[in-house]
Amino acid sequence: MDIHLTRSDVAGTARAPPSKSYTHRALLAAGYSDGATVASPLVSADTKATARAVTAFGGSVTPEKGGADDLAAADSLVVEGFGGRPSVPADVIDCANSGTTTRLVTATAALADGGTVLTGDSSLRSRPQGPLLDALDELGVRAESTRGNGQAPLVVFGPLSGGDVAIPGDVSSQYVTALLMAGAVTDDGIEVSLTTALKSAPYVDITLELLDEFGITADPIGSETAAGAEGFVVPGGQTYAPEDGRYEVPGDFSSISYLVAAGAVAADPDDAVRIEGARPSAQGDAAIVDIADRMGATIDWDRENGIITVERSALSGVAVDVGDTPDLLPTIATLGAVADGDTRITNCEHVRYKETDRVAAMAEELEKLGAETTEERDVLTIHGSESDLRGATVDGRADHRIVMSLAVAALAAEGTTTIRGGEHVDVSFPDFFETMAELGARVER
Ligand SMILES: O=C(O)C1=C[C@@H](OP(=O)(O)O)[C@@H](O)[C@H](O)C1
Ligand SMILES: C=C(OP(=O)(O)O)C(=O)O
Repeated sequence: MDIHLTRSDVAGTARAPPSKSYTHRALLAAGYSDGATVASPLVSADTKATARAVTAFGGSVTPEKGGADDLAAADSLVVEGFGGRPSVPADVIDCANSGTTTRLVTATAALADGGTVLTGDSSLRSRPQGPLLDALDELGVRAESTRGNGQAPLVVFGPLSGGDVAIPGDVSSQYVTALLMAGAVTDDGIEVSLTTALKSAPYVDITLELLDEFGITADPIGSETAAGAEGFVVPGGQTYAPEDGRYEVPGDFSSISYLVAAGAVAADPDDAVRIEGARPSAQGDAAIVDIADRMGATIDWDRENGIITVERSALSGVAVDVGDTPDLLPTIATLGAVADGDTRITNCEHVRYKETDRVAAMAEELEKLGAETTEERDVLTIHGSESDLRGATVDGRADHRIVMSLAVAALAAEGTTTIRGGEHVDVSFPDFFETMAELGARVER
């Protein structure tokens, strides 16, 4: 779907969608339990893939109230769990576009006493799974890529009883999350040691926080938090059970980043953008507030009430290390294209292993809008002073974050921008364009 977005001012209040990362984990944790309710879930293409997997292993996911099949309309989802003992799925599991589903569910599959096949769309089938397959292999599970290239389709034959395993930390933190979540219900538990420093570490903190809320003990080794940990340990034989049988998903800071950026580059000069649902949690992407502030945005975060207010301001380029916050790269690149001076985004090689190579995608697509960029393997520099944004046709690369970041750039670009593949926002922020239109963006589809 083509989206046409004409330069506009935005203002008013928007609500952050619920967190994709927490929703995936909550649905799967509820699957590992004897049953639990997930309140305020994100219902999107990616989280539906995790719900399908929970069902494939013998659980079920249904709306608490309302139409039996309309998950999207539900305020809460009731999950019947498979009690730590997944059945062998009757069919292939389609993980669609979701890396999180693929990694987390590969480890669930390892617990089943039989074979599971996992696949997904062409983007998913190009992403790296090799280190997780090798780790499962080291733990005595047959786990293979059908093409022998470390990519899906994957075939996994359990069962897994636990043990000690080594894994690199610089490809995806989701391998660690997968092993910790499954490890809790193995007989022997799992101790993971990292062979290289962990990137995207806050996502493992999200996992540890959620596991704790489901009554599961799991800890970093040699550090209080995932950053700086030498590894992680989860004892086996544990039972997933959230307090009162219910878990509430917080707002999503990766999604909030587009609303913050929209306010910083295009808020009505006499008004502001207000974002609700921004309560503190373990999400590393809350760093967007500090990054926007460092760039010169007038931004306030009322943590207690979960409200961020951002006004349009003159922005200046900054240096940002995205080792912990890969999903912010597209948003920061857009802010850099509007700012004065250079924005240097460092430590970003792992951002190339996402739905698309996001470093190359942002460099190339922002150039179509008139930005000057320099791309290196691990660094993306946006030369804001040399950038003069004007509408053009850009390709969202079938990647939700590229689409949303280009939409924010379009708010500040002269004339009209056409974004190809606007429908891909359904992966993490299904109402993104409606939200932008409500804030005053001139959007046509
Ligand atoms: O665990 C998670 O919920 C995620 C971890 C990150 O991936 P990597 O750990 O692969 O960098 C992040 O990019 C992704 O959007 C969500
Ligand atoms: C990379 C992302 O998700 P996943 O790894 O689950 O596909 C994302 O949402 O930006």
